[in-house]
Amino acid sequence: MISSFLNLSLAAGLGLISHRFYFIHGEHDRYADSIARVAVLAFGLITFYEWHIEASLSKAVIQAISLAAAYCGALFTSMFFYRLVQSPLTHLPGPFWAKVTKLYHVGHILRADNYRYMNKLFHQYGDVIRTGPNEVTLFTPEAFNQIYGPDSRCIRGVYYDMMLPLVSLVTTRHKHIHTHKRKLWDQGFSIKALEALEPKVYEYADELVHQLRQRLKTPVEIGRWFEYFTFDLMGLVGFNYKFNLLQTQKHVALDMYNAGHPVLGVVTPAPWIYHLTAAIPYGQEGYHMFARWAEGGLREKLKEPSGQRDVLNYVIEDARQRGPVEQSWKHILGDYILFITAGSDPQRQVLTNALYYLIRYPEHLSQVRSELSGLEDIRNYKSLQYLTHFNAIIKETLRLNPRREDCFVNATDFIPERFSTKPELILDKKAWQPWSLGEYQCVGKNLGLMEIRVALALLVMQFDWEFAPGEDGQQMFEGLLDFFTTVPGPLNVVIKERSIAPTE
Ligand code: HEM
Repeated sequence: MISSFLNLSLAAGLGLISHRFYFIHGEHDRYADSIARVAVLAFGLITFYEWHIEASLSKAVIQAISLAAAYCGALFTSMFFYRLVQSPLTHLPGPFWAKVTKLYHVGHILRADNYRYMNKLFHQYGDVIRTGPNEVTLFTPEAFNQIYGPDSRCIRGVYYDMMLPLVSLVTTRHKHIHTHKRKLWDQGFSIKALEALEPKVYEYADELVHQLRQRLKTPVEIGRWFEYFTFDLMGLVGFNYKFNLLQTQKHVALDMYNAGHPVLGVVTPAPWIYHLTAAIPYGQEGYHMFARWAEGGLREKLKEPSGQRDVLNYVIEDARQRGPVEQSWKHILGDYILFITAGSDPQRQVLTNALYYLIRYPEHLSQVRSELSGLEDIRNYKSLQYLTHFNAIIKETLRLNPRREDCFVNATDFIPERFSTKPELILDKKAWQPWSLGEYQCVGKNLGLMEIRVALALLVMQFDWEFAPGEDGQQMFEGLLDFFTTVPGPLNVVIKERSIAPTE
């Protein structure tokens, strides 16, 4: 009988050894599915063996369970002992259970509201917190430079392995691959490329205005419309694809993206959960459906004549120079999917929040309008870049929610002047890093700003805005979803034709 005392001790010893010699070293998140398969196989083999000598299936299963319990008991005891007593991070403050397991973190963000949980931890424990057995979160403004500055030796964390086997600019953890990809992406966002895009951004913003004009005087969830606007532009700029969401308000890619994405927000702290689902049949079906759609779209794109100037084309041309595109498939598809995930949500978030502040503080709306009406031509993008208050509104929107009280005077108040006439209200400039910094900083910053400036300028000059009945903006903040990017909760507004002619 295998489950003799000796065999149980052997199983426990194996648990101890596997922790001390395997699990304690390196990263294992991305192998969670393989580990699960090995465990199931081992369990099956032991059961089968026991059945063979015991001739009773139920007894065999009980024996196998006893051995598994001995193995896991020793493994987890050793693991928790190490995490609580021996880890080099034991001196750092943080919630007790966070030191034991990342599942504690997952349990706190089931509503995809990691930003809220982290803010709470910051107020409770301070600047440097042990947020997991092997994880430290820094909240100091210096952290940006320490992590992303030129002297940093940091690489991206295990979370970024999420897309494997696909490789993309943002998820690669290898510096040399990132540097190479970044050069390709930078071409798609060069000054020349953006100048060429300017008419398109105005064209899409005009379509947004046109669509909203069809919906005057009835409540409109404006965040949705910003989503259509930014998603449409993302398709055009990224891979020359027309989603036509502004016209149709429906596209299967957007549905799949919205259905699958929030899950990522929940499993972010424990990426092994995500990898584990790969071992379960249909466990990642949502993502696979989305990836299949993307793959089909990419195959269509490859039929286009060469010489297109969208971002993905730079990646494709680079791949073609190396040989058949199939060889670089995981890179091209990875960047394609990345564009869909990174290229629209942030602008939607900023546009929705900025509009909320302009409705809530009409004095700022008036100031913005008077700046805009002083322009010779609102359709000249360069002139929008130099408007003081208009740009301060955007910067202040990017600063808020949530921010450190010791880096900004009246940190929770909306005071755009801190970015224009009252710089003394910024106590530590390093704390404002909406695009991150260094070689990993946002590649789409200038395009994102162009979309935000153009849409906001046209919308505030064309329409009058008010909150819809019952709306106070709180659900926009409280319903915010935090995953790879963030998505605001709904903001219902009523739009009216402006009483003063746009030219004023
Ligand atoms: C308001 C607009 C935007 C904001 C606030 C924003 C913010 C950021 C931030 C904070 C990062 C660093 C993320 C990290 O290190 O994990 C980032 C990276 C990135 N962003 Fe943006 N983003 C915006 C618009 C865009 C747009 C329009 C695109 C177009 C595709 C884009 C594409 C990317 C990509 C590809 C990266 C990865 C860059 C790299 O690793 O080299 N972003 N963004």
